[in-house]
Amino acid sequence: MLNQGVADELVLVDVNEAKAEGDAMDLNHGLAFASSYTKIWNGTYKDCRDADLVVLTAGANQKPGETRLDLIEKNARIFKTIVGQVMDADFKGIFLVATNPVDLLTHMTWKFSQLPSERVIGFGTILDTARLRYLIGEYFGVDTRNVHAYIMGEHGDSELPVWSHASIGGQRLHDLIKQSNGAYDVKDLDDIFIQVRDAAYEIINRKGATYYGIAMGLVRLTKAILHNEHSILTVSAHLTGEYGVEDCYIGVPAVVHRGGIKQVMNLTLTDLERQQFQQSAALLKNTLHPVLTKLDV
Ligand SMILES: NC(=O)C1=CN([C@@H]2O[C@H](COP(=O)(O)OP(=O)(O)OC[C@H]3O[C@@H](n4cnc5c(N)ncnc54)[C@H](O)[C@@H]3O)[C@@H](O)[C@H]2O)C=CC1
Ligand SMILES: CC(=O)C(=O)O
Repeated sequence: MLNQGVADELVLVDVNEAKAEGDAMDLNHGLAFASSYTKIWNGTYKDCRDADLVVLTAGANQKPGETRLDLIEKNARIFKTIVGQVMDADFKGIFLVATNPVDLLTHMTWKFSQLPSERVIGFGTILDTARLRYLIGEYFGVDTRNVHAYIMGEHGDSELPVWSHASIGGQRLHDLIKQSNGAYDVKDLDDIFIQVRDAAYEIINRKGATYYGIAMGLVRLTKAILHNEHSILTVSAHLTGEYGVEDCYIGVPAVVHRGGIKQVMNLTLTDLERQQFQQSAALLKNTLHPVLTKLDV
């Protein structure tokens, strides 16, 4: 955020106040090398009163072998306290949720805050989509930024690749493979997807947590919101019938602007993709409802 000069002010709030203070000091020491000035301090929930955006990254992360869904109860309790305190500060902005399981915690943030759903946004499958674009770029030997492809569904094990809409430089991936005289094989796409789906596990096994992709992705989404970009990103949005799914926060391509989520893109999926998407939504809903009941939401 600091490097890219995205915001005028950045407040860090953490239950571990010393950590937030240390982070603020450390970041301020980078200001001399930044492209523009950002006012940075460690604060309290009261500082959320006139914030445009509150980014929620607090809570437990996965330990090796844990799934994202395993974190739900622990992080739901943390979110109930945090969102309550932010709303008590008379917050009128947009929530952006990154903590896992991100789709479920976005849904809870929406419930706890009672804000309109377009102003509660989850990080969704933005990172998975970036991982997919990177791996496709490597496979075909092109710049990842020229690859268009989406991961949709849960940010987790039930997500799916939308191969039917994947393209490079305007050419559909399936056509590119067909015309390649065997240079590329459609079967390799399965391996690419598995690498995407399991990427977080692989990184967590090696270094304990993922840092850089998520950070750059969160800055990208923050910019799209604060700068009113109308960018299409695979956020976790609240569906009310799109893709045959009702009342579920889940990763879908959507137009993001200063007001939050402007519009969910309604892609024509293949029968298999639609079925996989609906199964992913069903898994999320079945996991969410017992926790909502337990927390009396
Ligand atoms: N959506 C995505 O694509 C990604 C999500 N994540 C998720 O982000 C979350 C954070 O991960 P890390 O930054 O690696 O963890 P971390 O452990 O480094 O940071 C979490 C912070 O939350 C704070 N915290 C804990 N309880 C709190 C409370 N009640 N109030 C305020 N602060 C509290 C901790 O003191 C700590 O500073 C995890 O759930 C992780 O799975 C991480 C990477 C990607
Ligand atoms: C931790 C996590 O959710 C990720 O890196 O995808």
